[in-house]
Amino acid sequence: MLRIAVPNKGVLSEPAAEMLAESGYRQRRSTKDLAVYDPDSDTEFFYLRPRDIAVYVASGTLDVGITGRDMLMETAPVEGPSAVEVMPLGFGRSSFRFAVPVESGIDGIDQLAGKRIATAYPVLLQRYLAEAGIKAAVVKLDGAVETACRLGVADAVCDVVETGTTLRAAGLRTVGEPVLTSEAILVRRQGAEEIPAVAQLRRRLRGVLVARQYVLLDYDCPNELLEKATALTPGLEGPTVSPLQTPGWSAVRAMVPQGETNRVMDDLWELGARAILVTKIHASRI
Ligand SMILES: Nc1ncnc2c1ncn2[C@@H]1O[C@H](COP(=O)(O)OP(=O)(O)OP(=O)(O)O)[C@@H](O)[C@H]1O
Ligand SMILES: O=P(O)(O)OC[C@H]1O[C@H](OP(=O)(O)OP(=O)(O)O)[C@H](O)[C@@H]1O
Ligand SMILES: [Mg+2]
Repeated sequence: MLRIAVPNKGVLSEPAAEMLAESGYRQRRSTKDLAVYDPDSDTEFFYLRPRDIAVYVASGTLDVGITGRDMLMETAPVEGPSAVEVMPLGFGRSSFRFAVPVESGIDGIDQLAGKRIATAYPVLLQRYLAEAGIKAAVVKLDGAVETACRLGVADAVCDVVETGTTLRAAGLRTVGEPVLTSEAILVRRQGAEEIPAVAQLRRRLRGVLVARQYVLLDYDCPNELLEKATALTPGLEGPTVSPLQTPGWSAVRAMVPQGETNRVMDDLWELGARAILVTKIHASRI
């Protein structure tokens, strides 16, 4: 039986469960459920705090888990087996960075020396400061870190930023480059042997990622333009080209990155392709 850790709360919780459901796994009915068993795949899901997930996976009690890259790095044990990133999952994107009050005179990370920096990620922050050779006091908080400056317990914060809305609302501005960029990831115990159930999970998750990231493009194309047209739509392994009943024309089908759809359609039209159709991919195994 495969045992998987899934975030039970926070911003990763819903999209993680959604991705697993799209991958064909049964998910919990109520947010109060602590675990659920999916008999079809013989898989048990445990709903745990994202901060704890890498700890369970590193210990070997659970086979794989979904957590944030920043959480994995924060909770990596100093000694003994650890969990490692297996694949990025394309959601929960954020960066981990320094911020100071808008009116503060601090303009660079080196000016944080001697200051108090509040964070919910003390391990990540300490490591970064040590590597950068900056001596500063780390104030460890549990959450809502952005409020620490206004309430006078810190001069700066180091926290998760997505849209920047929370920072702005707290009267803060970012300083320096991000300490790291994060997103939801699949984690496994370092050195764990590849078992068929994990390989299948990875194929299913990759299938969802591809279905989300690509669309299927169909178009008709005069044969003399095929070379140029297929260069615009190379697909993954190569486009499918089949003859149309109309002499001198072919039908082409290829996967195209979602974000490039309109540019590619415009370029194909300019070139002389016609009947350009886009179809959403519901599922895939690549
Ligand atoms: N606004 C956000 N956008 C994207 N990812 C985020 C955001 N906030 C947090 N995350 C990511 O979610 C993961 C866990 O954060 P989350 O806020 O869910 O847990 P927490 O802060 O430990 O707990 P809680 O907020 O429930 O007290 C981290 O990997 C973090 O990078
Ligand atoms: O840049 P934004 O889009 O505003 O998102 C970033 C905020 O989201 C998270 O907060 P969360 O809601 O998890 O609360 P917490 O600080 O208590 O963890 C994170 O800790 C930031 O505060
Ligand atoms: Mg949070």
